[in-house]
Amino acid sequence: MSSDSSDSRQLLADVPQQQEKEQHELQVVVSRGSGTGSADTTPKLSKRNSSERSLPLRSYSKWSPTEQGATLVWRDLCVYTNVGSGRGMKRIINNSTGAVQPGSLMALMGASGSGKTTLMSTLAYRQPAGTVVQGDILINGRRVGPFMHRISGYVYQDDLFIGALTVLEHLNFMANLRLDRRISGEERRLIIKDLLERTGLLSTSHTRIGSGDDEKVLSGGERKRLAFAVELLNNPVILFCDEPTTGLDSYSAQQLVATLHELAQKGTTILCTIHQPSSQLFDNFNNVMLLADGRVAFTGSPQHALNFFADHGYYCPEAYNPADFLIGVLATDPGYEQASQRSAQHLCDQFAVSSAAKQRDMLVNLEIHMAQSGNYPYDKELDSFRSVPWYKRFYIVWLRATLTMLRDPTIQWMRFIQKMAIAFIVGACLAGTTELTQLGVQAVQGTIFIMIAENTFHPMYSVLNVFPLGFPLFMRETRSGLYSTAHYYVANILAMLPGMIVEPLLFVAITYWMTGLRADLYAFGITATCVVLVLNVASACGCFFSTAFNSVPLAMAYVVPLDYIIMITSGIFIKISSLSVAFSWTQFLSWMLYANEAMTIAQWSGVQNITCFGESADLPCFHTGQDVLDKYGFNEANIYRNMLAILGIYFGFHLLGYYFLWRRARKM
Ligand SMILES: Nc1ncnc2c1ncn2[C@@H]1O[C@H](COP(=O)(O)OP(=O)(O)OP(=O)(O)O)[C@@H](O)[C@H]1O
Repeated sequence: MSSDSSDSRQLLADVPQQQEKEQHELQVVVSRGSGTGSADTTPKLSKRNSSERSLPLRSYSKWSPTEQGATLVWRDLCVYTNVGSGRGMKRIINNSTGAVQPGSLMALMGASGSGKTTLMSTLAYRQPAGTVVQGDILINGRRVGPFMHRISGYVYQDDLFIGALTVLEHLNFMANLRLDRRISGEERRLIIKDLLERTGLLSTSHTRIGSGDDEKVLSGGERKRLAFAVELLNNPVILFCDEPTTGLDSYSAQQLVATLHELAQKGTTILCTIHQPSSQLFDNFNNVMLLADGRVAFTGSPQHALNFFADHGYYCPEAYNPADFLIGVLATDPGYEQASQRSAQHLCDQFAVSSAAKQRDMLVNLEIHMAQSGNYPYDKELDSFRSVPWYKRFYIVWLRATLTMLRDPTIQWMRFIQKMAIAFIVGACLAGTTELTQLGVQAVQGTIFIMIAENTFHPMYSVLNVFPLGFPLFMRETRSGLYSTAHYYVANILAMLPGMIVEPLLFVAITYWMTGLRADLYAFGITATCVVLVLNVASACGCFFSTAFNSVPLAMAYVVPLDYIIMITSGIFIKISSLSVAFSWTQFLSWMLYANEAMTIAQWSGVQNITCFGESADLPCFHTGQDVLDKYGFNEANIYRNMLAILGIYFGFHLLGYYFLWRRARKM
């Protein structure tokens, strides 16, 4: 073992350029957060979360990327994706082998569609569900697994944030979810302050992130820096960045890459896909991997890449951007597709048998050999992490959902104001009509129907976009292990709940008294409870449709026919006993029927003195409340059973909603 280790050190010393300089730099302890206050008065960052990383020479006797830096190697890696509907699997990465070491800033380059994102997400253990991976990927000799989410950071090409939050709130939420539970509040505060300083976001810490084009508050560069700050929270030993400079102006891009360079010098291993960097930007990378159609066309230093291309007849003109040149050689020329693909493949073949490839293979094989003969009996580093308990995670997700809801006027306030306006209109139109007369019976039943319908259709449609809108962020966060589908689903429902109780209560209070329904506390209580239940069950139904279908229009296409069934069986339009046998089962799903029966009973139970039309014995007449109940086929004994039935449907829809969200999350 020891001789192997010394060989390996020799090998590591030979492999890519600047090794001696890097080894020296890696010994240097660089302090995270200079300027976080006096050592005497301010709590210090714990070692676990300090970016101080003194990297000794790699020892194979233990697995410890935090102490030794992360060496990522992969061998004969093939990645396939399912192209769906019987078309089988498509190979995206073809026999890729490579290595990236601590202190390295590697650029993953290639033409669009060459497989950069696929390779990087696979190496980071963040490949989409349904992807088949063959080959070895090891980090310090350990096969990559879910632990990668804990020790690595991944900056996505597209930043996803909740626009209603401020920069500081977002970082706080993320720190609470991602950091070890034993890190004190004060330490978290220091970590966040330090990151804000390092990413230049201190002055925007109380600025809303913003979303969409019209209310965008943070600039593109600031959003990107915030994404970096989040990924740096847990001081990752390896950082993956997917096209971090895309969409940034040259100055911001330069600053960002300089930050990456600085991080790499402190010992972080960094792998970065990048599109056509300027020469100045490209100079920051000490390693490059070029891909062509999923194959490796070169890996090594940028200068060696130019030499290798020159050796095969591709000379980079003076004053030409080397990155543009390298990508240009490998890209497919429109009109000359076959010829350009052939020449790119030829370069890949040549590289596979080159001395640079052999040197790379030696390092990779050594790592894999050491891993096979190595022994990591006790994974102290991974075992020592204590994640946030489930109830705290739930609280954090709920708090974030509640804040988002309160701050988004389109979700809560506009809906609320509209609802109150409708309550006043209904009240004003029907005021004084609900007397104990034959016409009053119709008016009471009409009022009940309006109360139910208003609290069914609109709430149902208004939640249809809640889950589709948040789905991309939910997917990203849940796959990083920040919280579970159950956390997310229940937290969102509970965040909506207060509004879903207050809103129908106010609606009932206004319409009930304005229309002059039965002046009885019990009748009012039953009516209010039923309306609250109706709004909640309708929203639960909307949640179910929003998780079951990929888009709001598709969900609408299915939900509208269901609405008709629920409405037809509400007991207003047809006596339930006269429904055809084929459709009579639908009444059991109809919360409108259950609510209508309970609210009708509350209005008419025990009423004795309904006035008839004139004296004519020929005209039908309801003399008592029981006559009204009989007309609709309602039974006084069902009042509480109806409310329980609505509650049952409510939980049924939410269970289905949760199931479909879980299923979709598993498939992505
Ligand atoms: N789920 C998928 N189904 C089918 N094809 C896919 C899938 N994912 C990726 N591909 C294909 O694999 C190839 C590589 O995709 P990838 O996103 O990794 O390329 P890239 O080099 O990152 O491209 P870009 O620079 O444009 O982002 C592309 O041709 C893409 O169309």
